Amino acid sequence: MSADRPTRNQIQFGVFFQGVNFSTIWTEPESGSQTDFESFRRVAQTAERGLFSAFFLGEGLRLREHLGRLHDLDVAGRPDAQTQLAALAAVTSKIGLVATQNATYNDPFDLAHRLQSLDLLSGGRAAWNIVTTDNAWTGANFRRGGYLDHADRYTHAEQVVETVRAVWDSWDSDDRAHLVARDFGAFDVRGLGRLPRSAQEHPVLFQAGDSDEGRDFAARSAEVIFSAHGLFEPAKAFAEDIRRRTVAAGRPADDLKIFPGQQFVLAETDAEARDKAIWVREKQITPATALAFLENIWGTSLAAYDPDGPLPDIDPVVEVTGETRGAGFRAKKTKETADAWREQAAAENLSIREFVFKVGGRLEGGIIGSYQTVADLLARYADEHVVDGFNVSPYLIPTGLDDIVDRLVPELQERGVYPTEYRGDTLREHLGLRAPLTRRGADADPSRQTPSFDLV
Ligand SMILES: Cc1cc2nc3c(=O)[nH]c(=O)nc-3n(C[C@H](O)[C@H](O)[C@H](O)COP(=O)(O)O)c2cc1C
Repeated sequence: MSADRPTRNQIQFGVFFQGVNFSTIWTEPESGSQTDFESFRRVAQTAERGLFSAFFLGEGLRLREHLGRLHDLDVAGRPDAQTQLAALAAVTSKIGLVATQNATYNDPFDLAHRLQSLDLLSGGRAAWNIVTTDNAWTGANFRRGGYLDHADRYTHAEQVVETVRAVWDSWDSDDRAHLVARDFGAFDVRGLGRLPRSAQEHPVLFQAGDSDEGRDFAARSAEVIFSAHGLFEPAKAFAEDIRRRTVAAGRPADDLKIFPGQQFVLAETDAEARDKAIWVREKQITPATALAFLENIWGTSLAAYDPDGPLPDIDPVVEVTGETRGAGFRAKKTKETADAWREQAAAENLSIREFVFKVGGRLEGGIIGSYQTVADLLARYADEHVVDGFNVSPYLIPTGLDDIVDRLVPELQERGVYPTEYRGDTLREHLGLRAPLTRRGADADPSRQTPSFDLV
């Protein structure tokens, strides 16, 4: 065994640069702007200093609305992910660049070309995080309204992904290009990809979507799954479920890497970290944010209610939540939800704010403790292979990764559970991925069966 071969299983970090939401505190004096390149540069370069495998950007195709107005309790608006990542490629040299892009509204040939361009220009560091947000309200931005039924979102995504892959694979290594022809009803395309392969063959495929269909889709088609289940026990249950689905899809259990989103609150001692976590929560869930969260369900102003008092006793004014009220509340029955929330808050004696603390975030809760405590905990995640890594979501931009990189990473390295150098130059190498799914045997690639052309 070579001297530098890890003897302990390792975890990795990616960074999830959150845009619009309340889990980033944008009001502190040290906070940057969510649209200024300097914020992105600072975070990406810090992450690269900490040997993070990837810099990850979410996407929102339409601004959220709240009680008929733009939602202005957090910052609004974020630049296009691929444009930002192309700029970051120029000021970094190793870190992977992951763009969330919607499979429902993007056209496969165009999307394939844009992602492949990023992959080539970055030296094989790009990835596509496939999401399927599909409501008519978002679709209105694309002149497509609600063209796709919610139930069909993953069937469509699978067709798009298959086509995108065929475009990426259409240029052979032996100077031939193979025709890509697909007729799926929603789209009917014929053509050739416009670029050769990158240093990692083609962009890595991530997936984020938590339904059964979403998990099965990831097990069939993705290489990394971004989840919301980061606490130990839920993460373990999630990993077991995902590995079972991956094997059922005919792949090795570890073929799909698992990266939950996670927030870390760290300090010298556990007690200091707990105090800091209270400060973070107070800043994240302001009284106005707590009320706005409930207003998404109640459908009316709750300004008359005390955020430190019990949940509202009135019933929601609408029956079902509308599409403008944030993806998390899609078509929720409001009376049922309000009743369940009131019951939970009463049983646990939670005020409005405390309740929103508990249920409000997309992620399950932070990991809080001293650098040593958290490093010991993460070593357990590594030893039991509960995750392959975490997509770290800093609560401060752009300084929120500093203590993770300067204090937590060395603790993890000392324990042998975190890389001490990048494994190679491409994202595929950093993540320890096998060859792309379509490249595991000539027969696996449908493009090989089609007419081909000499590339001169
Ligand atoms: C942790 C996580 C982060 C996500 N981030 C985004 C995002 O930034 N933009 C987006 O359009 N969808 C995002 N999604 C995915 C959508 O929620 C998903 O595509 C859609 O809800 C349908 O998937 P589902 O029903 O399988 O959950 C995310 C999902 C998860 C689990």
